[in-house]
Amino acid sequence: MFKYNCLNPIASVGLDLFSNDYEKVEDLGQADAALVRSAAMHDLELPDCLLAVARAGAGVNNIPLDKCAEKGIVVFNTPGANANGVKELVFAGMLYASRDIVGGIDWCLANQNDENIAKTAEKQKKNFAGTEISGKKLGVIGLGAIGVLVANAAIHMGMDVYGYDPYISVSAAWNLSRSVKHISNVEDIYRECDYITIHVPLLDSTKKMVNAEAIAMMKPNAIVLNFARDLLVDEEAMVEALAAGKIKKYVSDFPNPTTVGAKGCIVTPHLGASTAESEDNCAIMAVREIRDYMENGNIVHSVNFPDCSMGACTTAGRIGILHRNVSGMISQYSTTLGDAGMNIAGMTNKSKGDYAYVLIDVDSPVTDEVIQKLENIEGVLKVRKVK
Ligand SMILES: NC(=O)C1=CN([C@@H]2O[C@H](COP(=O)(O)OP(=O)(O)OC[C@H]3O[C@@H](n4cnc5c(N)ncnc54)[C@H](O)[C@@H]3O)[C@@H](O)[C@H]2O)C=CC1
Ligand SMILES: O=C(O)CCC(=O)C(=O)O
Repeated sequence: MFKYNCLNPIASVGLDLFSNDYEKVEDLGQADAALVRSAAMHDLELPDCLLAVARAGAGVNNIPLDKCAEKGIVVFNTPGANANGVKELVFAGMLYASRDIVGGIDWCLANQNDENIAKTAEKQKKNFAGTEISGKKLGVIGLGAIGVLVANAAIHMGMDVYGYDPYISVSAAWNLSRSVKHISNVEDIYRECDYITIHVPLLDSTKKMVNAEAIAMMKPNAIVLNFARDLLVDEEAMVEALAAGKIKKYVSDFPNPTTVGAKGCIVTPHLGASTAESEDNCAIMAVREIRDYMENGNIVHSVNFPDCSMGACTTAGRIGILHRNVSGMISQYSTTLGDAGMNIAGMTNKSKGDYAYVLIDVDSPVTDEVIQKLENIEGVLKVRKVK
């Protein structure tokens, strides 16, 4: 029986995919696996029994990835599962920033008792008028799951789209419209574009990447959209630029005391992935990832360990070993198994940065003694008897 804990509400269509071999527990301290959305995990005590964390979403800045890796906890996310939900809200953001739609709605509500509202509206509407997005230049920073969808949809909306991503994946490049102009220097986006939208992960290297210098390069009346993370932008500098009339609007999905209520800021309460479809997609993918890891030892879509998959185990036993990515590990495993008289029927070893994972199928049952010997090897973080 496996135990899982939900640190945030997770869509039932996903949780329903857990078989009778899984039990939901309220205490993380008892869980083999945890499912999370945006709950901050950095200060949580991670129990020794925890084997996996699945982020039902894309961003993993709320999870201590290295701390998890050191404890042999595999962290997954659900790439692309909420991308369409975010893409659609980005377009809402562009439209809200282009005309004073919110001001117009507020005006109607404030004048709801005016019997002549239809006539008065015709006089007042010029106050809420704006511009169209068709024909404008859009810069997309980060061409992953969301950036590609935004860029492609913007082409269909008649925009002139510039894309920047020095680390673009092959599959994202395949999916990107050929009409998107490839930009190799992000400053060209800052200088040229009327709308700039950010879709990169929050990492040490991307923190405040849109800084005061970048903002100073932008066109007068540029509109900046941030549906990625607030810390990607120097928001103090942004608020100053808005107050000075240098930037027209800053649309952010991350409310905080700096931006909420500041002139020119349009802020939504982290709604990008809050659609039934995105929540369902993320939950389904997260549960499938956890089940594949718990039941087969396979790692698919991990952010702190390499992906490594051998399907279902068809031999007498399977061992999964999470270890440091250092030389000489595999030979020690084969010696340990050989000394125990165990034949290796199949093996896959993958590495990612400082960490690596090996799956070993064996022709005889896995004993606790062998597991203990493998655990004692220097550099091993966790050993699992999968079968
Ligand atoms: N508002 C919301 O509710 C949501 C926000 N997000 C945020 O959006 C981010 C992006 O999500 P996805 O597109 O699904 O992730 P993704 O991993 O598919 O794409 C991220 C892209 O950013 C690129 N990148 C990394 N560093 C870069 C840099 N310095 N300059 C340019 N490009 C860079 C990567 O190469 C990758 O192609 C997430 O990390 C998360 O923070 C994601 C989903 C929902
Ligand atoms: O689960 C959520 O609502 C947050 C989505 C998000 O920010 C992400 O997937 O990175």
